[in-house]
Amino acid sequence: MKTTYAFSSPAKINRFLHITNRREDGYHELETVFQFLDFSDNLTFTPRDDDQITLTPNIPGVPLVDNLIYRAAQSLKNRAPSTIIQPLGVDISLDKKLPMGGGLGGGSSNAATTLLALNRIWNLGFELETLANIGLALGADVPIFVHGHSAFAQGVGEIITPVDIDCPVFLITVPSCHISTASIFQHPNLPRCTAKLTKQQRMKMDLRTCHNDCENLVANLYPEVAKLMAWLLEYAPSRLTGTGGCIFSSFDSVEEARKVQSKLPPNVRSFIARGLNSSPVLAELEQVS
Ligand SMILES: C[C@](O)(CO)[C@H](O)COP(=O)(O)OP(=O)(O)OC[C@H]1O[C@@H](n2ccc(N)nc2=O)[C@H](O)[C@@H]1O
Ligand SMILES: Nc1ncnc2c1ncn2[C@@H]1O[C@H](COP(=O)(O)OP(=O)(O)OP(=O)(O)O)[C@@H](O)[C@H]1O
Repeated sequence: MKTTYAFSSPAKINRFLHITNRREDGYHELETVFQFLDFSDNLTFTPRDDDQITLTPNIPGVPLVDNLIYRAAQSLKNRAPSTIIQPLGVDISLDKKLPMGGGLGGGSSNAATTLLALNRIWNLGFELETLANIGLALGADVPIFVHGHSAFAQGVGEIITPVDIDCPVFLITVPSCHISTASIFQHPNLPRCTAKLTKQQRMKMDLRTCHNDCENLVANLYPEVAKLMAWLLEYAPSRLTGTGGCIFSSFDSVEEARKVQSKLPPNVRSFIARGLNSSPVLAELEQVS
């Protein structure tokens, strides 16, 4: 009887996102605070007797070789120490709940969960830092999911300082438009020179005085996002996550969030989730001996 291991793959939000510089290689330097949500995709891993890696079901429009779960598993396998003699094969299943391309980091989160889970299941013994480095080649947000704690991030997101922040209840709204991260970062009208936070501001970390540099551009390009944002701001503090288009609105209680959710225009997808300072994957890893 084979063991199947179940792991979560949580969403993240960027509580703020300042763009401070554009590097020579075209990538942007950011300052952001990441927070996880108690809303996740579910992944299972069943080790195989051979060295095949399978993934079901397929994500429509994403070939297997491009799927970040498959790529993460392959990257890890390619780096396995030569002392490992057991076959490194696994059947992976994905229960996708996170909206894709909405700034909730689903692909990066899937990759990070895969790296963490297979490192443990295959007994590879890599340190978190090594997994984070392997993950960075897959996506800028993977390291934060590997480390698994709310964090202030700099660089392209890989220079990470863990922080403990408030954990409100969020109403997350999901506009129907798919926004490509690359297209926002390449846009000539994106503000790219927000001043870096001073040491004093970082100590205080008052999230209300920060903003998301992508927000005005995304609102201009996608009137649906602008309309939704204006509607939400009537009820609660609301901000874009990542390069959008999901918006998070903060509340003190689930009841208050539900009240506003019930008034949303009928075509707007939404869910309610609480902010977390720790990724649920950390506790799940403890369960694997
Ligand atoms: C904006 C954030 O959502 C904040 O959490 C992330 O940094 C985006 O991370 P991601 O979706 O994993 O993005 P990647 O797949 O690494 O990059 C997609 C594309 O966005 C641009 N990109 C991304 C991150 C970054 N710091 N600067 C960039 O200019 C690059 O053109 C890149 O080709
Ligand atoms: N396992 C995966 N889950 C989701 N998307 C994936 C996966 N593998 C590859 N992708 C590709 O990555 C794209 C971005 O998906 P994702 O859900 O990570 O976007 P996002 O939430 O906007 O990310 P971010 O916040 O990091 O910008 C998808 O449109 C898809 O083409």
